[in-house]
Amino acid sequence: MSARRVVVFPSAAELGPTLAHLVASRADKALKDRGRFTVGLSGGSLVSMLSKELPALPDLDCSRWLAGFCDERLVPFDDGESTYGLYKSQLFSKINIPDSGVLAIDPSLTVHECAEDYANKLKKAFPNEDIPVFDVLLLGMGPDGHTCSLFPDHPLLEETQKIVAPINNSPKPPPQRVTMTFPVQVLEGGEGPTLPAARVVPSQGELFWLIDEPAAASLTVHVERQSTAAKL
Ligand SMILES: O=C1O[C@H](COP(=O)(O)O)[C@@H](O)[C@H](O)[C@H]1O
Repeated sequence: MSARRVVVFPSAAELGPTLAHLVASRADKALKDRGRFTVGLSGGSLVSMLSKELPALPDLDCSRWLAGFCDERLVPFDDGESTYGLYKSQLFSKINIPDSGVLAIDPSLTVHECAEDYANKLKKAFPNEDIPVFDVLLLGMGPDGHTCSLFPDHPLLEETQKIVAPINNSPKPPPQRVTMTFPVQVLEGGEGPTLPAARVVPSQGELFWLIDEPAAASLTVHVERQSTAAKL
């Protein structure tokens, strides 16, 4: 199981550049080792953070990136709630990722069809793996502890078969979404913490929690503090 590092920044302003460097350095390594870099993107506050920081990096080459979505809201791409739509206008338009390097959902489908269709797209993109293994999964955490569209006490937390599941009753709007499930993120373990975000424990690789001071206020676990943008 991977070691977890909890790194606390004074604010999101200091956290953003470190996150961008982290993504770029893992991308460099993956491109050298395997010729492509696969990243799972989340929505919410991550969109504006990555859209500000990644294009600012010198010499970022995204021509061999494959970007998928850890979850997506089932709305048209021009709806302000579409995670793909937001990344397209705020980030993809500023970096050299090809259209074929972005795995978007098909929002014209029903939520069940959409989840199945997205799972098939992932299987095609990761033909040699039963469960897609991304080089980096960028997960957010909502105030209730949800990650992706996996909400506290929701039956989807128990999903063990599907890699992408539909959700019709998201407590956070919009209600219809598709989401990667824990098998894609948690490859080991199962007991313990109940908040969805805390159940993300990859069996290999690195696990970073990058958080700001307000989010760290009541933590009792060991944390590292960074006062400026640092390279991880
Ligand atoms: O609804 C969602 O929320 C989470 C957390 O968003 P944040 O704004 O609190 O960072 C996000 O990770 C997820 O992709 C999104 O669909």
